[in-house]
Amino acid sequence: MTKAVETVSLTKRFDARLAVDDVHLTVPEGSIYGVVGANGAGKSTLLRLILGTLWPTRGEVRLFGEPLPRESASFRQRVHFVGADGEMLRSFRVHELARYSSLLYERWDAARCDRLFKALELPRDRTIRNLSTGMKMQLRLAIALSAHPDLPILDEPTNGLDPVVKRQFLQLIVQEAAGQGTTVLLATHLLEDVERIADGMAVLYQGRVLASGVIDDLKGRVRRYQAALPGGLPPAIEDDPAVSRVERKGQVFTITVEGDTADIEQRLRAAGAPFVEPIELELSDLFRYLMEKEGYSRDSVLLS
Ligand SMILES: Nc1ncnc2c1ncn2[C@@H]1O[C@H](COP(=O)(O)OP(=O)(O)OP(=O)(O)O)[C@@H](O)[C@H]1O
Repeated sequence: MTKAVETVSLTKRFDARLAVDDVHLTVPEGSIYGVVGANGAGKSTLLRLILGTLWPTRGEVRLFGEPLPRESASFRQRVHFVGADGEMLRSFRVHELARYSSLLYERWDAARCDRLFKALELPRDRTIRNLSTGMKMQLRLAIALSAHPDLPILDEPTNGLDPVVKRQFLQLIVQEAAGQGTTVLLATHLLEDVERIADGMAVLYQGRVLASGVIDDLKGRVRRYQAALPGGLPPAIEDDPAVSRVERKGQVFTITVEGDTADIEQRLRAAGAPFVEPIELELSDLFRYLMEKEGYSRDSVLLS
């Protein structure tokens, strides 16, 4: 696996506050990777450290296998930041910004820019200062993707977008990234955005990573089964170290299992269950479970 981003013991302290605390992150090349966390979790600081606009107190960032250089024009062509507070030429019209960007970026793709402007229905002749917040974010994304970076880094990209536009916008990120093998790193406080488009994720809380990995692997770590057991749940199953939670409603048991669960269905049937139903965990259920297990309330870690 080629690593687009790797951080090792990455730490950033602002006076007494640890904004990013010993973060080890691996973003595989070609993946869409989400960093999720509530306000103040350290997402923007982490992105700025990866971009090199902020320097760490400790630890290091490697991009495409190389240590992040303090100053490098070629990295500016390969890594592109999209955030709500990014500067924009507010007196330019939309099409003028595209023309200007075509002179700035060596790998500019004019056809792609046209396609994205059309798909996002961006008004070419409107002055940028007169665009809505959501439109400005869409314009930033269209420009960023047209510049063909190897690594677009998006900070809260769906802020200010209504649900319909948001869905289309996220879809566009997936299409453009998958079509080109681009790696996308995004920070958001919305788990649902990550669930919709990302392959991998890290959950950040007070600067620390609480859980990270490939989303399907994270989902596969925990399974839930529902089984009717007229004779009750045998102690051998209840006390199995892989069984982490048992809930009961009448004769129906909901059993949460972590780790190797290959034979649990069989064992439940052998215990007399007339039916055993595996329940697919949503990312938000999994997240709630993992956080509660670690002793955190889900709502302090995430807001959605
Ligand atoms: N330049 C700075 N000087 C001092 N403290 C800072 C600075 N930048 C960020 N912080 C602090 O570091 C912590 C993490 O902030 P950061 O902006 O990275 O969080 P975030 O997860 O991006 O939050 P949000 O979703 O609200 O943007 C916060 O406590 C913030 O107040």
